[in-house]
Amino acid sequence: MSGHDTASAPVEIFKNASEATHHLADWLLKLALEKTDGPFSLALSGGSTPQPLYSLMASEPYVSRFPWARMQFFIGDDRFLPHDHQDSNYGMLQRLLFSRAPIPADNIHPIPATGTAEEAAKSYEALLKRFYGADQFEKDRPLFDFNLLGLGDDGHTASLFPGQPVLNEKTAWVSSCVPPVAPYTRVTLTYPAIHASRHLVLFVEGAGKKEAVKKVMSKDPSCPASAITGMDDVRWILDEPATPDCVK
Ligand SMILES: O=C(O)[C@H](O)[C@@H](O)[C@H](O)[C@H](O)COP(=O)(O)O
Repeated sequence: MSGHDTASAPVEIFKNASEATHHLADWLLKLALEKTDGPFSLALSGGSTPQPLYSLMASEPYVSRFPWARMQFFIGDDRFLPHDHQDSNYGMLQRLLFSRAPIPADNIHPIPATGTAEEAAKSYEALLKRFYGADQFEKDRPLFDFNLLGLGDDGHTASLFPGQPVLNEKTAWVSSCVPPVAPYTRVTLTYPAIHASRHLVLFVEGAGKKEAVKKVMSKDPSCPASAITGMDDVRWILDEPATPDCVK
């Protein structure tokens, strides 16, 4: 995997959220259809930005065109909550996509919500290693074909929040963490797992994120998303309000 990072990543700018969402759905469909030598693995983000995308994927014409049986769905991070909790990312994905598209149940991999957050992280890491078929990442063999990430206005991504110990995790693939402001303990992919992505998209919308996008593009170390690097393909998909003036 080569050295593209969030600062040098290409930026695709769209007039509004709807255009960005449709572009992303079309591109994701193309990637999924092109992958025929094995499963197409995705790590999906929580938050509000991608929700229209998930709904769109479960609607025509996409729902009839995605190769669902060849797709494996993972969650990039979640709040450590019951899956039917209103703030569960898996619960949101279940409502918007997994319950509305013909995806085999065995192809959907929620982060466990039982036991402790630490146990859930270890269990998810073991699942990812079983899927990958090895305990260590191999050069040029990604874990995820597609990794969809959002960006918080503090520069967090997944559940990698500023100043948290998980930012220093160099070997574990999954970790529990307690965000500084959010009320819930979380379980998240770590940088090593995020970097094991063939295509990584930072999907960001709205004027409220413009400053954070600008900071990450300038590799501001206070923003965890600034440290994403090392992949074949990292790109920004932004609507105009989230796009810094220096990029337009
Ligand atoms: O669990 C989560 O909430 C996400 O993993 C988180 O990283 C999200 O992507 C950003 O906070 C942006 O959220 P919005 O899309 O709601 O702005």
